[in-house]
Amino acid sequence: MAYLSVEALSKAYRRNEVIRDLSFEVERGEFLVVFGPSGAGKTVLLRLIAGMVLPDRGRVVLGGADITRDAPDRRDIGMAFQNFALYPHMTAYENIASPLRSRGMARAELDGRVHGAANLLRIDHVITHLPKALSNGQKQRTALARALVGEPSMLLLDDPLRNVDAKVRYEMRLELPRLLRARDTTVIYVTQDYKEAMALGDRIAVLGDGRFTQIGSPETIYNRPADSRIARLFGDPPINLLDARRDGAAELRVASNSVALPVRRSNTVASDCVLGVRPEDVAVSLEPVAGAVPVEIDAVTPLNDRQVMLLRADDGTEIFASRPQSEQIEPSAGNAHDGIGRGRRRAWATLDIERAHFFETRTGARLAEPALRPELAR
Ligand SMILES: Nc1ncnc2c1ncn2[C@@H]1O[C@H](COP(=O)(O)OP(=O)(O)OP(=O)(O)O)[C@@H](O)[C@H]1O
Repeated sequence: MAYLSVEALSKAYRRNEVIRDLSFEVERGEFLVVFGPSGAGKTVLLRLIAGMVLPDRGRVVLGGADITRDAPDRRDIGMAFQNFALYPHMTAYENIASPLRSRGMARAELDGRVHGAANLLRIDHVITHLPKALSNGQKQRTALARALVGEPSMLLLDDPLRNVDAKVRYEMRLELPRLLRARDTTVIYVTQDYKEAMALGDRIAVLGDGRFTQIGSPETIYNRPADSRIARLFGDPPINLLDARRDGAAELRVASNSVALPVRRSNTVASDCVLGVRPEDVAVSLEPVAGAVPVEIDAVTPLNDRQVMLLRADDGTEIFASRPQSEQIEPSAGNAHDGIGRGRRRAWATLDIERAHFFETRTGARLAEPALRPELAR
Protein backbone atom coordinates (compact mmCIF):
# COMPACT_ATOMS: atom_id res chain seq x y z
CA MET A 1 0.00 0.00 0.00
CA ALA A 2 1.19 3.52 -0.74
CA TYR A 3 2.51 5.50 2.20
CA LEU A 4 0.91 8.79 1.13
CA SER A 5 -2.35 8.92 -0.79
CA VAL A 6 -3.69 12.21 -2.05
CA GLU A 7 -7.27 11.71 -3.16
CA ALA A 8 -9.19 14.14 -5.39
CA LEU A 9 -7.69 17.16 -3.65
CA SER A 10 -8.95 20.61 -4.67
CA LYS A 11 -8.12 24.10 -3.48
CA ALA A 12 -9.24 27.43 -4.91
CA TYR A 13 -8.50 30.99 -3.85
CA ARG A 14 -11.58 32.93 -4.93
CA ARG A 15 -11.99 31.88 -8.58
CA ASN A 16 -8.40 30.75 -8.93
CA GLU A 17 -8.50 26.93 -8.89
CA VAL A 18 -4.93 26.24 -7.88
CA ILE A 19 -5.21 22.49 -7.23
CA ARG A 20 -7.88 20.64 -9.18
CA ASP A 21 -9.11 17.20 -8.31
CA LEU A 22 -5.55 15.96 -7.86
CA SER A 23 -4.87 12.33 -6.95
CA PHE A 24 -1.54 10.54 -6.57
CA GLU A 25 0.34 8.14 -4.34
CA VAL A 26 3.86 8.05 -2.94
CA GLU A 27 5.55 4.88 -1.75
CA ARG A 28 7.43 4.69 1.55
CA GLY A 29 11.04 5.82 1.06
CA GLU A 30 10.29 7.27 -2.38
CA PHE A 31 11.72 10.60 -3.54
CA LEU A 32 9.01 12.33 -5.59
CA VAL A 33 9.88 15.61 -7.27
CA VAL A 34 7.02 18.00 -8.06
CA PHE A 35 8.15 20.10 -10.98
CA GLY A 36 6.37 23.05 -12.54
CA PRO A 37 6.74 26.69 -13.49
CA SER A 38 6.29 29.57 -11.08
CA GLY A 39 2.69 29.90 -9.91
CA ALA A 40 1.77 26.31 -10.86
CA GLY A 41 0.61 25.59 -7.30
CA LYS A 42 3.58 23.60 -5.98
CA THR A 43 3.76 25.41 -2.64
CA VAL A 44 -0.01 25.23 -2.16
CA LEU A 45 0.15 21.46 -2.72
CA LEU A 46 2.86 21.04 -0.05
CA ARG A 47 0.90 23.24 2.36
CA LEU A 48 -2.19 21.11 1.83
CA ILE A 49 -0.22 17.97 2.64
CA ALA A 50 1.43 19.62 5.66
CA GLY A 51 -1.91 20.88 6.96
CA MET A 52 -1.03 24.57 6.80
CA VAL A 53 -3.87 25.03 4.31
CA LEU A 54 -7.13 23.07 4.33
CA PRO A 55 -8.51 21.69 1.04
CA ASP A 56 -11.95 22.55 -0.32
CA ARG A 57 -12.41 18.91 -1.23
CA GLY A 58 -10.47 15.65 -1.13
CA ARG A 59 -8.41 13.67 1.39
CA VAL A 60 -4.82 13.24 2.49
CA VAL A 61 -4.03 9.78 3.87
CA LEU A 62 -0.66 9.10 5.52
CA GLY A 63 0.34 5.64 6.66
CA GLY A 64 -3.27 4.50 6.34
CA ALA A 65 -4.71 7.31 8.51
CA ASP A 66 -6.85 10.15 7.19
CA ILE A 67 -4.98 13.30 8.28
CA THR A 68 -6.91 15.78 6.11
CA ARG A 69 -8.18 17.79 9.08
CA ASP A 70 -5.29 17.17 11.52
CA ALA A 71 -3.29 20.17 12.78
CA PRO A 72 0.20 20.47 11.20
CA ASP A 73 2.05 19.56 14.41
CA ARG A 74 0.01 16.36 14.75
CA ARG A 75 1.24 15.11 11.37
CA ASP A 76 4.47 13.13 11.13
CA ILE A 77 5.77 15.57 8.51
CA GLY A 78 8.80 17.89 8.36
CA MET A 79 8.99 20.84 5.99
CA ALA A 80 11.71 23.20 4.72
CA PHE A 81 11.12 26.25 2.57
CA GLN A 82 12.96 28.04 -0.22
CA ASN A 83 13.36 31.21 1.89
CA PHE A 84 14.68 29.20 4.87
CA ALA A 85 12.05 30.74 7.23
CA LEU A 86 14.43 30.73 10.20
CA TYR A 87 13.48 32.61 13.38
CA PRO A 88 15.80 35.65 13.20
CA HIS A 89 16.15 36.13 16.97
CA MET A 90 17.15 32.50 17.61
CA THR A 91 20.56 30.89 17.12
CA ALA A 92 20.95 28.08 14.60
CA TYR A 93 20.83 25.68 17.57
CA GLU A 94 17.53 27.09 18.81
CA ASN A 95 16.08 27.08 15.31
CA ILE A 96 16.94 23.42 14.87
CA ALA A 97 15.62 22.60 18.35
CA SER A 98 12.30 24.41 17.88
CA PRO A 99 10.19 21.45 16.65
CA LEU A 100 11.47 19.34 19.57
CA ARG A 101 10.75 22.02 22.19
CA SER A 102 7.09 22.05 21.23
CA ARG A 103 7.06 18.31 21.97
CA GLY A 104 8.47 18.85 25.46
CA MET A 105 11.46 16.58 24.84
CA ALA A 106 13.96 15.99 27.70
CA ARG A 107 16.99 18.26 27.53
CA ALA A 108 19.71 15.63 27.03
CA GLU A 109 17.83 13.90 24.23
CA LEU A 110 17.05 17.23 22.57
CA ASP A 111 20.70 18.27 22.75
CA GLY A 112 21.80 14.97 21.22
CA ARG A 113 19.28 15.24 18.38
CA VAL A 114 20.21 18.86 17.56
CA HIS A 115 23.93 18.10 17.48
CA GLY A 116 23.25 14.96 15.45
CA ALA A 117 21.32 16.91 12.80
CA ALA A 118 23.88 19.74 12.77
CA ASN A 119 26.68 17.22 12.40
CA LEU A 120 24.93 15.48 9.52
CA LEU A 121 24.58 18.78 7.70
CA ARG A 122 28.07 19.98 8.67
CA ILE A 123 27.00 23.14 10.49
CA ASP A 124 28.18 22.26 14.01
CA HIS A 125 30.76 25.07 13.91
CA VAL A 126 28.12 27.78 13.39
CA ILE A 127 25.45 26.41 15.66
CA THR A 128 25.67 29.35 18.10
CA HIS A 129 25.25 31.95 15.34
CA LEU A 130 22.14 33.95 14.65
CA PRO A 131 20.72 33.56 11.10
CA LYS A 132 22.09 36.97 10.08
CA ALA A 133 25.61 35.64 10.71
CA LEU A 134 25.08 32.57 8.48
CA SER A 135 25.79 32.29 4.77
CA ASN A 136 22.86 31.28 2.54
CA GLY A 137 24.23 27.76 2.32
CA GLN A 138 24.45 27.54 6.12
CA LYS A 139 20.93 28.95 6.48
CA GLN A 140 19.63 26.38 4.09
CA ARG A 141 21.40 23.57 5.97
CA THR A 142 20.00 24.91 9.26
CA ALA A 143 16.49 24.85 7.78
CA LEU A 144 17.04 21.29 6.57
CA ALA A 145 18.41 20.24 9.97
CA ARG A 146 15.27 21.68 11.57
CA ALA A 147 13.09 19.70 9.16
CA LEU A 148 15.05 16.50 9.83
CA VAL A 149 15.56 16.77 13.59
CA GLY A 150 12.15 15.41 14.52
CA GLU A 151 12.92 12.37 12.33
CA PRO A 152 9.65 12.69 10.45
CA SER A 153 8.68 9.80 8.21
CA MET A 154 7.71 12.30 5.51
CA LEU A 155 9.63 15.37 4.44
CA LEU A 156 8.30 18.18 2.27
CA LEU A 157 11.00 20.36 0.72
CA ASP A 158 9.87 23.51 -1.05
CA ASP A 159 12.57 24.47 -3.53
CA PRO A 160 15.20 24.44 -0.76
CA LEU A 161 18.12 25.08 -3.11
CA ARG A 162 16.66 28.03 -4.99
CA ASN A 163 18.40 30.69 -2.92
CA VAL A 164 21.83 29.12 -2.53
CA ASP A 165 24.83 29.50 -4.81
CA ALA A 166 25.78 27.01 -7.49
CA LYS A 167 28.46 25.28 -5.41
CA VAL A 168 26.15 24.58 -2.46
CA ARG A 169 23.43 23.51 -4.87
CA TYR A 170 25.68 20.90 -6.46
CA GLU A 171 26.90 19.68 -3.08
CA MET A 172 23.39 19.33 -1.76
CA ARG A 173 22.15 17.63 -4.92
CA LEU A 174 24.77 14.98 -4.29
CA GLU A 175 24.29 14.78 -0.53
CA LEU A 176 20.54 14.96 -0.11
CA PRO A 177 19.58 11.60 -1.60
CA ARG A 178 22.21 9.82 0.51
CA LEU A 179 21.14 11.66 3.64
CA LEU A 180 17.47 10.91 3.16
CA ARG A 181 17.74 7.34 1.87
CA ALA A 182 19.79 6.41 4.92
CA ARG A 183 16.71 7.24 7.01
CA ASP A 184 14.14 5.76 4.66
CA THR A 185 12.41 9.14 4.60
CA THR A 186 9.59 9.64 2.11
CA VAL A 187 10.19 12.92 0.32
CA ILE A 188 8.19 15.33 -1.80
CA TYR A 189 10.58 17.86 -3.25
CA VAL A 190 9.47 20.93 -5.19
CA THR A 191 11.65 22.57 -7.81
CA GLN A 192 11.48 24.68 -10.95
CA ASP A 193 14.86 23.39 -12.11
CA TYR A 194 14.58 20.44 -14.48
CA LYS A 195 18.16 19.31 -13.87
CA GLU A 196 17.52 19.18 -10.15
CA ALA A 197 14.31 17.25 -10.78
CA MET A 198 16.16 14.73 -12.97
CA ALA A 199 19.07 14.41 -10.55
CA LEU A 200 16.98 13.83 -7.43
CA GLY A 201 13.68 12.23 -8.30
CA ASP A 202 12.80 8.54 -8.29
CA ARG A 203 9.77 9.91 -10.10
CA ILE A 204 8.91 13.38 -11.34
CA ALA A 205 5.36 14.77 -11.27
CA VAL A 206 4.86 17.69 -13.65
CA LEU A 207 2.29 20.14 -12.28
CA GLY A 208 0.32 22.26 -14.73
CA ASP A 209 -3.14 23.80 -14.40
CA GLY A 210 -3.60 22.30 -10.96
CA ARG A 211 -3.02 18.72 -12.09
CA PHE A 212 -0.16 16.40 -12.84
CA THR A 213 0.17 16.43 -16.61
CA GLN A 214 2.68 13.58 -16.36
CA ILE A 215 4.18 11.48 -13.59
CA GLY A 216 7.02 9.07 -14.26
CA SER A 217 10.72 8.32 -13.98
CA PRO A 218 13.15 11.04 -15.11
CA GLU A 219 13.97 8.89 -18.16
CA THR A 220 10.31 8.56 -19.13
CA ILE A 221 9.65 12.27 -18.78
CA TYR A 222 12.70 13.11 -20.92
CA ASN A 223 12.35 10.39 -23.52
CA ARG A 224 8.57 10.17 -23.75
CA PRO A 225 7.13 13.54 -22.71
CA ALA A 226 3.32 13.42 -22.65
CA ASP A 227 3.01 16.72 -24.49
CA SER A 228 5.07 19.39 -26.19
CA ARG A 229 4.90 21.69 -23.16
CA ILE A 230 6.57 19.10 -20.94
CA ALA A 231 9.12 18.35 -23.68
CA ARG A 232 10.03 22.05 -23.70
CA LEU A 233 10.45 22.26 -19.92
CA PHE A 234 13.08 19.48 -19.88
CA GLY A 235 16.22 20.36 -21.79
CA ASP A 236 18.77 23.13 -22.19
CA PRO A 237 18.76 24.45 -24.84
CA PRO A 238 15.08 23.53 -25.16
CA ILE A 239 13.78 20.99 -27.65
CA ASN A 240 13.05 22.33 -31.15
CA LEU A 241 9.30 22.29 -31.82
CA LEU A 242 8.88 22.54 -35.57
CA ASP A 243 5.63 22.69 -37.54
CA ALA A 244 5.60 19.73 -39.90
CA ARG A 245 3.27 18.40 -42.56
CA ARG A 246 3.02 15.02 -44.23
CA ASP A 247 4.40 15.30 -47.74
CA GLY A 248 3.57 12.19 -49.72
CA ALA A 249 4.16 8.65 -48.52
CA ALA A 250 7.61 8.92 -47.07
CA GLU A 251 8.42 12.56 -46.41
CA LEU A 252 7.71 15.39 -44.02
CA ARG A 253 7.74 19.06 -44.92
CA VAL A 254 9.74 20.92 -42.24
CA ALA A 255 11.12 24.48 -42.47
CA SER A 256 10.12 24.52 -46.15
CA ASN A 257 12.22 21.41 -46.84
CA SER A 258 11.40 17.78 -47.35
CA VAL A 259 12.92 15.32 -44.90
CA ALA A 260 12.54 11.57 -44.98
CA LEU A 261 9.94 10.07 -42.66
CA PRO A 262 11.08 6.69 -41.33
CA VAL A 263 8.74 3.85 -42.24
CA ARG A 264 7.95 3.02 -38.63
CA ARG A 265 6.70 6.58 -38.09
CA SER A 266 4.60 6.70 -41.22
CA ASN A 267 1.46 5.71 -39.28
CA THR A 268 2.16 8.34 -36.61
CA VAL A 269 1.63 11.38 -38.79
CA ALA A 270 -1.57 11.62 -40.81
CA SER A 271 -1.37 15.25 -41.94
CA ASP A 272 0.24 17.95 -39.85
CA CYS A 273 2.00 17.70 -36.51
CA VAL A 274 4.63 19.38 -34.37
CA LEU A 275 7.99 17.69 -34.65
CA GLY A 276 10.09 17.75 -31.48
CA VAL A 277 13.82 17.41 -32.11
CA ARG A 278 16.29 17.76 -29.24
CA PRO A 279 19.24 20.04 -30.06
CA GLU A 280 21.62 17.11 -29.51
CA ASP A 281 19.75 15.28 -32.30
CA VAL A 282 20.53 17.96 -34.88
CA ALA A 283 23.76 17.28 -36.81
CA VAL A 284 25.49 20.22 -38.47
CA SER A 285 27.63 20.00 -41.57
CA LEU A 286 29.45 22.71 -43.52
CA GLU A 287 29.04 20.65 -46.68
CA PRO A 288 25.70 19.95 -48.38
CA VAL A 289 24.02 16.76 -47.12
CA ALA A 290 21.09 15.03 -48.82
CA GLY A 291 17.85 15.44 -46.85
CA ALA A 292 19.32 18.15 -44.60
CA VAL A 293 17.81 21.60 -44.06
CA PRO A 294 20.01 24.43 -45.44
CA VAL A 295 20.61 26.95 -42.65
CA GLU A 296 22.75 29.88 -41.63
CA ILE A 297 24.66 29.65 -38.37
CA ASP A 298 23.37 32.70 -36.52
CA ALA A 299 25.27 32.29 -33.27
CA VAL A 300 27.50 29.81 -31.47
CA THR A 301 28.08 29.66 -27.74
CA PRO A 302 29.86 27.10 -25.53
CA LEU A 303 27.79 25.21 -22.97
CA ASN A 304 29.81 22.88 -20.74
CA ASP A 305 31.55 20.45 -23.09
CA ARG A 306 29.30 21.30 -26.01
CA GLN A 307 28.76 23.98 -28.61
CA VAL A 308 25.25 25.37 -28.87
CA MET A 309 24.32 26.80 -32.25
CA LEU A 310 21.37 28.89 -33.25
CA LEU A 311 20.59 28.00 -36.85
CA ARG A 312 18.16 29.77 -39.15
CA ALA A 313 16.54 28.03 -42.07
CA ASP A 314 15.85 30.00 -45.25
CA ASP A 315 12.16 30.42 -44.28
CA GLY A 316 13.20 31.94 -40.93
CA THR A 317 12.62 28.82 -38.79
CA GLU A 318 15.04 28.80 -35.86
CA ILE A 319 16.68 25.52 -34.91
CA PHE A 320 18.97 24.90 -31.94
CA ALA A 321 21.79 22.40 -32.30
CA SER A 322 24.02 21.19 -29.50
CA ARG A 323 27.20 19.50 -30.70
CA PRO A 324 30.34 18.18 -29.00
CA GLN A 325 33.08 20.84 -28.83
CA SER A 326 35.30 18.39 -30.69
CA GLU A 327 33.33 19.02 -33.89
CA GLN A 328 34.78 22.55 -33.83
CA ILE A 329 32.46 24.39 -36.13
CA GLU A 330 33.69 27.94 -36.52
CA PRO A 331 30.76 30.32 -36.57
CA SER A 332 32.13 33.20 -38.58
CA ALA A 333 34.59 31.92 -41.13
CA GLY A 334 32.03 32.99 -43.74
CA ASN A 335 33.08 32.57 -47.34
CA ALA A 336 32.85 35.71 -49.40
CA HIS A 337 31.02 33.80 -52.12
CA ASP A 338 28.39 31.96 -50.08
CA GLY A 339 25.96 34.83 -50.52
CA ILE A 340 24.85 35.19 -46.93
CA GLY A 341 25.38 37.88 -44.31
CA ARG A 342 28.86 38.83 -43.10
CA GLY A 343 30.01 36.78 -40.16
CA ARG A 344 27.38 34.14 -40.92
CA ARG A 345 28.03 30.76 -42.30
CA ARG A 346 26.08 28.43 -44.54
CA ALA A 347 25.52 24.98 -43.08
CA TRP A 348 23.22 21.94 -43.39
CA ALA A 349 21.21 20.67 -40.44
CA THR A 350 20.21 17.00 -40.37
CA LEU A 351 17.30 16.32 -38.04
CA ASP A 352 17.37 12.83 -36.52
CA ILE A 353 13.77 11.90 -37.22
CA GLU A 354 14.28 8.40 -35.73
CA ARG A 355 14.74 10.03 -32.34
CA ALA A 356 12.18 12.81 -32.85
CA HIS A 357 8.96 13.27 -30.90
CA PHE A 358 5.66 13.83 -32.67
CA PHE A 359 2.96 16.00 -31.12
CA GLU A 360 -0.55 16.89 -32.16
CA THR A 361 -0.62 20.40 -33.61
CA ARG A 362 -3.79 21.56 -31.84
CA THR A 363 -3.36 20.09 -28.34
CA GLY A 364 0.37 19.39 -28.16
CA ALA A 365 -0.39 15.82 -27.00
CA ARG A 366 2.14 13.15 -27.86
CA LEU A 367 1.13 11.11 -30.89
CA ALA A 368 1.04 7.34 -30.48
CA GLU A 369 4.11 5.63 -31.82
CA PRO A 370 5.59 2.18 -32.12
CA ALA A 371 8.12 1.18 -29.45
CA LEU A 372 11.63 2.58 -29.90
CA ARG A 373 14.20 0.14 -31.15
CA PRO A 374 16.33 -0.75 -28.11
CA GLU A 375 19.50 0.75 -29.58
CA LEU A 376 17.73 4.12 -29.97
CA ALA A 377 16.23 4.24 -26.49
CA ARG A 378 18.23 6.15 -23.89
N1 LIG B 1 -3.02 32.62 0.42
C1 LIG B 1 -3.30 32.79 -0.88
N2 LIG B 1 -4.28 33.62 -1.28
C2 LIG B 1 -4.58 33.79 -2.59
N3 LIG B 1 -3.93 33.18 -3.60
C3 LIG B 1 -2.92 32.35 -3.28
C4 LIG B 1 -2.54 32.11 -1.92
N4 LIG B 1 -1.51 31.23 -1.91
C5 LIG B 1 -1.24 30.94 -3.21
N5 LIG B 1 -2.09 31.60 -4.02
C6 LIG B 1 -2.10 31.52 -5.51
O1 LIG B 1 -1.96 30.18 -5.88
C7 LIG B 1 -1.19 30.06 -7.07
C8 LIG B 1 -0.07 29.07 -6.88
O2 LIG B 1 0.85 29.57 -5.93
P1 LIG B 1 2.10 28.71 -5.42
O3 LIG B 1 2.84 29.54 -4.44
O4 LIG B 1 1.65 27.37 -4.96
O5 LIG B 1 2.95 28.54 -6.76
P2 LIG B 1 4.35 27.80 -6.94
O6 LIG B 1 4.15 26.78 -8.00
O7 LIG B 1 4.85 27.31 -5.62
O8 LIG B 1 5.26 28.98 -7.47
P3 LIG B 1 6.81 29.32 -7.16
O9 LIG B 1 7.61 28.27 -7.83
O10 LIG B 1 6.99 30.66 -7.75
O11 LIG B 1 6.98 29.29 -5.67
C9 LIG B 1 -0.71 31.46 -7.41
O12 LIG B 1 -1.56 31.96 -8.42
C10 LIG B 1 -0.90 32.21 -6.12
O13 LIG B 1 -1.18 33.56 -6.37
